[in-house]
Amino acid sequence: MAGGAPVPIPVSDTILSIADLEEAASKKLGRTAKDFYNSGSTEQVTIRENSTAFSRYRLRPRVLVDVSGVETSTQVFGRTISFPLCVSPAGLQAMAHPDGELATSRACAKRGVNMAISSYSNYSIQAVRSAGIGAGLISHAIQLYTMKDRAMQERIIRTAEAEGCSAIFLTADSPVLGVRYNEWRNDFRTPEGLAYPILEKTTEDIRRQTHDGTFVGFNQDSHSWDREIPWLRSITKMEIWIKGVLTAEDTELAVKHGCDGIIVSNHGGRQLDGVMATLDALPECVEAAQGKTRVHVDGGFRSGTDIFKALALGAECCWVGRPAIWGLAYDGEAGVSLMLETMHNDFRRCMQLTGCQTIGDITKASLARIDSDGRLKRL
Ligand SMILES: Cc1cc2nc3c(=O)[nH]c(=O)nc-3n(C[C@H](O)[C@H](O)[C@H](O)COP(=O)(O)O)c2cc1C
Ligand SMILES: CCCCCCCCCCC(=O)C(=O)O
Repeated sequence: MAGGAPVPIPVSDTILSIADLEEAASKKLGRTAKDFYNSGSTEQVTIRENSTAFSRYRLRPRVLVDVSGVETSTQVFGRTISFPLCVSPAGLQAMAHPDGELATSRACAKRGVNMAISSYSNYSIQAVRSAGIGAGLISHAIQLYTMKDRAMQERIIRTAEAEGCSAIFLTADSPVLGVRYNEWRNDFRTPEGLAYPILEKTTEDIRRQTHDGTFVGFNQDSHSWDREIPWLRSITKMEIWIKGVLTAEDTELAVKHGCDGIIVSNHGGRQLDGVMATLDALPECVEAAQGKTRVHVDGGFRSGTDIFKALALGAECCWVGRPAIWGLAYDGEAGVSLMLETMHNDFRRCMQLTGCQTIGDITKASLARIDSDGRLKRL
């Protein structure tokens, strides 16, 4: 663990994998909440692809390597994290467990990884930061949409700065909401009693509208690189990361605008259905970045081997959305800790069994791709 005293590792006889956790959590959630969290948009093509893309790669292990001192730590936002996995911004976590984002923040801090706070958090930036800082070591990013209300956007940024957040994750893939049939079929409304302090809304404000209606009210559909990035740069010294990049062209624009990093993301398949899996988009983004901006990735990461594959393709760090929600729904903070521990153990074991002593040892040579002719090709 990076700094701080070791934290007791939660163990479970029944939850051995993230698939086990998903199943157990889904049984605990009501149908509407389960559909809201677990679904993608329209035909569910991209959410499915996010997971299946991993199976097009195979590992190329090296043997007879001394892996007794395997070191999983890496750097994100200028600090050491215990392994290259952090928790993506996901709204409405108190629907999964009353402690919501507070529990996620504590679990991340205890595992020594970072967390991004959604604008739709049910707890304030101050509360989420304090919960994490009180539990261990953690850096937070604040997730922002491109919003119509610039004054509110600036208030969020000022609060995030004052609370010591390290970065802005500007979600660039959401000028409008993706089409999520489950929300229409279930007439999804957020449960009573939940607050949206970052967006300065009460539960009643939000409950009056559909999710789509809320997005249309808040989000800026006339956004652009030139409108958003120079303005953000002019008002804050926090790092600026663009979340939702899937192409070389947009990576080059992120570099041109001096962004600190990109998150290769398709919003967990919840925005435009039919876009490519993030693992498939990753190589062109890494190539276009040319080391001039940092490249992280999320979407479908469910095992340590998945993390390993993305690192071999050039990602610096991976992020997860739903697995944290499933942890929360299963057992609050302990459930998120269980998720992180499972991923860490799996990643560490994968490094050892591929003969990697440090993160730097994970390279293209660690991977082969199954091509359309069914043959394995070295990268
Ligand atoms: C329930 C839920 C809420 C989300 N809320 C946000 C959000 O508020 N802002 C955002 O940029 N992304 C949001 N996302 C997308 C995640 O940040 C992330 O990109 C995605 O969940 C990664 O895929 P995974 O769930 O397969 O790990 C949300 C995802 C889920 C599942
Ligand atoms: C009925 C109003 C719903 C408002 C709260 C929804 C939380 C939004 C979380 C963001 C999200 O779903 C996403 O980005 O994906």
